[in-house]
Amino acid sequence: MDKNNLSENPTHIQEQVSRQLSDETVKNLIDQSHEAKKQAYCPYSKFRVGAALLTFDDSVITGCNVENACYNLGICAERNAISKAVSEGSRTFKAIAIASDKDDEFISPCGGCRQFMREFGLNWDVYLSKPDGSYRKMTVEELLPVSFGPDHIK
Ligand SMILES: O=c1ccn([C@H]2C[C@H](O)[C@@H](CO)O2)c(=O)[nH]1
Ligand SMILES: [Zn+2]
Repeated sequence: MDKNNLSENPTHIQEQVSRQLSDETVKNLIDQSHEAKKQAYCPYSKFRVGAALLTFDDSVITGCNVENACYNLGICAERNAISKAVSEGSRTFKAIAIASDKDDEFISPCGGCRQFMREFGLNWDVYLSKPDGSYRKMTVEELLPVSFGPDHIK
């Protein structure tokens, strides 16, 4: 297999990627998403979000939300992390953990980020987390059912 899976264009090999993550791997990913949250640039919303993306080769790429005085230019933590990963050569993902400061509910990705995740496969895991490390796991497909994706424009 092409190590970086770059020849797969634009669909991916999620089926071949084991998603049986150990408790330790999940905890580490969630911890890293909370660590990434500390870098959030969110002077307007003051709503910090962090994301940690686990690639097929077990590297972790993080992102935070980055807002802008021109409000609509802000980017979410999840899309930031995915863009970083793709620009560094990774397109196949095992999981993404998402962190906010809300302790009364799990942070859930916006519709734009769900579509952005979906571009890189339906069958990978999203860990919605709280600051105490508790989480809810969902697949991209569960978050975005009946979706439009790269296969539809072949
Ligand atoms: O899943 C989410 C939800 C919101 N935000 C950001 C966008 C904006 O900067 C702030 C408030 O919506 O939180 C994320 O980064 N990810
Ligand atoms: Zn988003």
